Amino acid sequence: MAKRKVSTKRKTVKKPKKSLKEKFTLSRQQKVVLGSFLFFLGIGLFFAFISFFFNWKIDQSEISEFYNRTSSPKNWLSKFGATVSHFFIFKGFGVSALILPVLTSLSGVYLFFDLNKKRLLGFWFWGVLVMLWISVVLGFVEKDGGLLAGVIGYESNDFLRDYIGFIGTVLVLAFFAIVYIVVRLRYTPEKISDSLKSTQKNIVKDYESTSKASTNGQAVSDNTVKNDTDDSGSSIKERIDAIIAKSKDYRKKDEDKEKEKEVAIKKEDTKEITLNPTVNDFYGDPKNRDNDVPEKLIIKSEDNPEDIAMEVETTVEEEVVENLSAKLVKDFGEFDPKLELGNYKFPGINLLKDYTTKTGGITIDQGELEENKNRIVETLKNYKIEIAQIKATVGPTVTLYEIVPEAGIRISKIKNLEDDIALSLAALGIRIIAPIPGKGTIGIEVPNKNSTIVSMRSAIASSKFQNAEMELPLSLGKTISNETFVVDLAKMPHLLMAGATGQGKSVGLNAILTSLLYKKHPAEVKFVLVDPKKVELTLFNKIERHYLAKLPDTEEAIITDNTKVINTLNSLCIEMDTRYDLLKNAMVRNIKEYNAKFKARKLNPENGHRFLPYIVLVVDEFADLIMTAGKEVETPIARLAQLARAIGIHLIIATQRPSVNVITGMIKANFPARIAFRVTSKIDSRTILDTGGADQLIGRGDMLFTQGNDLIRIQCAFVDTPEVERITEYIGSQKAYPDAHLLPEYIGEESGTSLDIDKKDRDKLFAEAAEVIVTAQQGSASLLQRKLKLGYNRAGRLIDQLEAAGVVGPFEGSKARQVLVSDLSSLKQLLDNE
Ligand SMILES: Nc1ncnc2c1ncn2[C@@H]1O[C@H](COP(=O)(O)OP(=O)(O)OP(=O)(O)O)[C@@H](O)[C@H]1O
Repeated sequence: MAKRKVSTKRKTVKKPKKSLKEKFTLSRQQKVVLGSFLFFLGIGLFFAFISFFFNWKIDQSEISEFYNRTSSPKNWLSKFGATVSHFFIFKGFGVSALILPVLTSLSGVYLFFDLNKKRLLGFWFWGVLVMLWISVVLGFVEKDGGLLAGVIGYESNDFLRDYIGFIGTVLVLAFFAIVYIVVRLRYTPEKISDSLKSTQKNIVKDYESTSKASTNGQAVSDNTVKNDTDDSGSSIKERIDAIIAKSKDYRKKDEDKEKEKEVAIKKEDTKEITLNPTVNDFYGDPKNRDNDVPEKLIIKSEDNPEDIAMEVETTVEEEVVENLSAKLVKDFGEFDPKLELGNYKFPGINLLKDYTTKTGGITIDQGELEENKNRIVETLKNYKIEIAQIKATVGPTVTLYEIVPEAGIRISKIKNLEDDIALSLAALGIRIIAPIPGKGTIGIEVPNKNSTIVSMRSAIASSKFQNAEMELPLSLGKTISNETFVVDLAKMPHLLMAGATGQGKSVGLNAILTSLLYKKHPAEVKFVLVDPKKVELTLFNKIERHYLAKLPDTEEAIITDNTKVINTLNSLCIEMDTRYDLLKNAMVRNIKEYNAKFKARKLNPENGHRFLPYIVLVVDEFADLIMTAGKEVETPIARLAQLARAIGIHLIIATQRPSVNVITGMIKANFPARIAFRVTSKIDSRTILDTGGADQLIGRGDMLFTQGNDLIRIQCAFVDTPEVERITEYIGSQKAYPDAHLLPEYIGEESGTSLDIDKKDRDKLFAEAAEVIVTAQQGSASLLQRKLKLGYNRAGRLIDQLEAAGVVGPFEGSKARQVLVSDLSSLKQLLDNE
């Protein structure tokens, strides 16, 4: 027994193990201290190196006398300076070792100001390479070895010469020089030629201004061109010659035409050169001195000055117009989606009830803990499982006893005894986790005799929720270690909730909606609420014009009628497609980037762009819906669940009956995040969570949450109806939008048929479609899609036209339409008689 140690803790906060990266991450103070050190070290080394070049001969003997304090080297940094310099310069890289103190000081500056580490690494990498290169080059030049190249430079050079010879060494060194220029300095042949071109341009400009100044509007002689520049002068000359030759050509052709005609030759580099054959113009004063008008450079022909005149027109520097979006932001500020309800006030925390005052927080009963511990130890002993250690973590509803079995006991043995242990402990709500994922321990969760209510108030007020940098933060409740559990709905991206009746599902939904109301402005999130029970979500009617979204022309925003749900789901699908188009046009990947771009006024509302609020679809009692509408709701739900994450539509689906025909494979596959309240059977638990456990919960908000891997037991935050009422009233009493957020209109198949479709408006393929339908005796749009290779919309329209023409009967739900014409000859007759 001596070995068994029981420790009870009110709260066990496990410090996560530090990763290797964290271990080696310096604090800000450490960085400043180390930064200063390196900076001064660099300066010290620099002085030491410099003085080494003057004193190295005198100090040579001192290097071996490092420990002899009586010797006094001449180096400015004494023994240290002499030794280090000898090492880096003489034995190392020669003169190029001077790069080292620079790099060291630079590292100091980077650390001191906490600058970009990657760039510093780049400096080191290239710095060392350059140092090596210079050292080898100097070794190449300085044949006898010495201070310039250092031992490394000399030896490397020697090595290269032995293996690749003189020419090889030159080539290798040249190659590395090119690598440096291209990779580090990012110079490419194109860039170099561009910069040469621009230099040439500048020379022309300079030339032009000088010529203008010197002649004050007089013609500039050809000689000026020649003399004005050296290298590039000849190229200008060549160009001018070419132009003059061309202009002669033009002149011949244009002699009879009007004298003033100008022929513009557009050069590659956008410099316009206007050839003017009139002598008067040639000698004339430049007409335009205005800044807005291109100035003209007038050049006289070499062969025959009387013959031809040429104006070289320089391009005017265009005014740099500020980027439009930046200008808009500068003038009007960023787009603020909240502006319309600028005075909106978020509900205060005091609208929520404080339950802790009643119960005084979690009560730990030492006796209860001791009793449970003894029962666990005894029970396991009966199965010959000895315990090395046991630890208790008291949560709001359950206490987790974490057991470390005696060495040699296999966890699988305990796992096999799971049911027996639960039976022996004989308490409702026992859950055994063997092993606890990521630990070598076994967890036994035992309910507390007195559970504590986790108030919504505490969940909202928690710093974890308040400081959550999430798109759609949900404060779900508290974990077994009493920490507030906050998740991002936007990351889930959809949530499936199940639980038998009365176990806390509706409270859970209210907690989710309350979380969003406390964190998101009405402009940022909209709810689509489906509540067939007509009771749970009705309270949210009050915030219809703030937070709800609905179909146009519907009275109530909260949908209680199942047939309306189908239209709403399809409308959401249309909204999804529209949003995808908007995202595509804006060239962004998700709603967050899109909205950021819209706020920065980079997207033009005239092109259909708008600020996109998140849309959260909540379906309470999904089972009802699936039973009545089946595939018609399953398909759009699955489509939304598969695709809607990027465009900000998130689904929360709750059901009492987690049976396989409600939570189908298709639904399950698209809802990785799930919450299970207590269910009545293990099978139900499997359906919702893919594992048991939900059947062993104790109800009243006790729940299991999974986002695809681990199961987390959470006590759901409790928010009562009066609390929700107070919040919705508070929001509802404030200034609202004129209407609920309107979803796109969806015209269902049944309502899409208007029997007075004009004959003229019929599709070109109408006759062909009628033949296909009559031949197959099957009135379905998908048949047309396949046979005529059409899109769904066109096929649907054709079916409507066929109905209007009396070829097929009306829409009959999921069944194909009845074909009213028996054969092709009757069809012909019908169409001819129209
Ligand atoms: N998180 C919670 N903390 C404490 N008590 C809770 C919690 N959740 C639910 N309860 C208790 O359980 C009762 C039933 O909860 P709730 O109405 O949410 O159940 P439900 O699963 O929605 O039932 P139904 O499906 O029949 O609507 C509540 O009235 C409340 O007393």
